[in-house]
Amino acid sequence: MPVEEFVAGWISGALGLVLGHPFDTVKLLGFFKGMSFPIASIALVNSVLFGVYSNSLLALTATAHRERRAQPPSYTHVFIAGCTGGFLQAYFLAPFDLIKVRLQNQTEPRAQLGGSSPQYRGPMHCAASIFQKEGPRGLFRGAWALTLRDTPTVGIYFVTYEVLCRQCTPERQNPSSATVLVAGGFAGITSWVAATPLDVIKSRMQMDGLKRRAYQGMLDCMVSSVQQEGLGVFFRGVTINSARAFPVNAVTFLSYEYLLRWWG
Ligand SMILES: C[N+](C)(C)CCCC[C@H](N)C(=O)O
Repeated sequence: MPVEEFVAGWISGALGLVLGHPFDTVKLLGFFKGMSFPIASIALVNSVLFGVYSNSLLALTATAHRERRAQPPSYTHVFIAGCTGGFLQAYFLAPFDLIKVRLQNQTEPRAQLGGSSPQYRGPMHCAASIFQKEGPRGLFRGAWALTLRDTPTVGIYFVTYEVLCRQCTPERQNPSSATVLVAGGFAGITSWVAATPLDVIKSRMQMDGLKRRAYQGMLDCMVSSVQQEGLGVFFRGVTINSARAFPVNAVTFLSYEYLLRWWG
């Protein structure tokens, strides 16, 4: 199984993340609050995403990465390989994403005199206390919503990238850096717009039981969110998600493409 794609996914995910982190946190306090944990986790998750995508495409089309410009895969194959990558990475992402959401929602001032100390002292402490209170399954709270969010939308992500690259590139040639940046950026925006409704539900499931009432399940969470806040609830954060998605995915795809070209 070719491993370059996993390694390239690892490095490119980390680079994309550095750019995206301020956007992830801007709704809250502290721009670069807790950067090392997301870098390590997104690098791993992105390596699963790109590695599984590329190897699924290899299984479907029998063409390796370096032959793909000469023999482009069909968009159906790109979509199926993307969905496979999205499905598998969701399981790696789930515990890290849960910890991120729990920590980022913890906005009490740190050491206010007389104030209560924060519930979680950092990512490791957060993971350990979830594990202690709820067992290993607790770390996968919201994982179903995450899987539903990511399976089709990662398919959309890779199809958008491929369509835009092919539109702007003469046949059999590699796309230029500008094309890769723009196609990667728009792939990020398109997939995030599609992912936002389930992203809202996913985050609510992950925060469930801490402060607010417990939802019965994902459907109950959807229904009561719509009842209380209207259909607009599904577009919460769509602007910030898109603003973050462009630079993150432009850099992720650029570094991924270049690392693979560089390794031949
Ligand atoms: C499928 N969905 C849109 C959720 C994410 C796809 C892009 C993944 C990238 N690491 C990022 O964080 O933007």
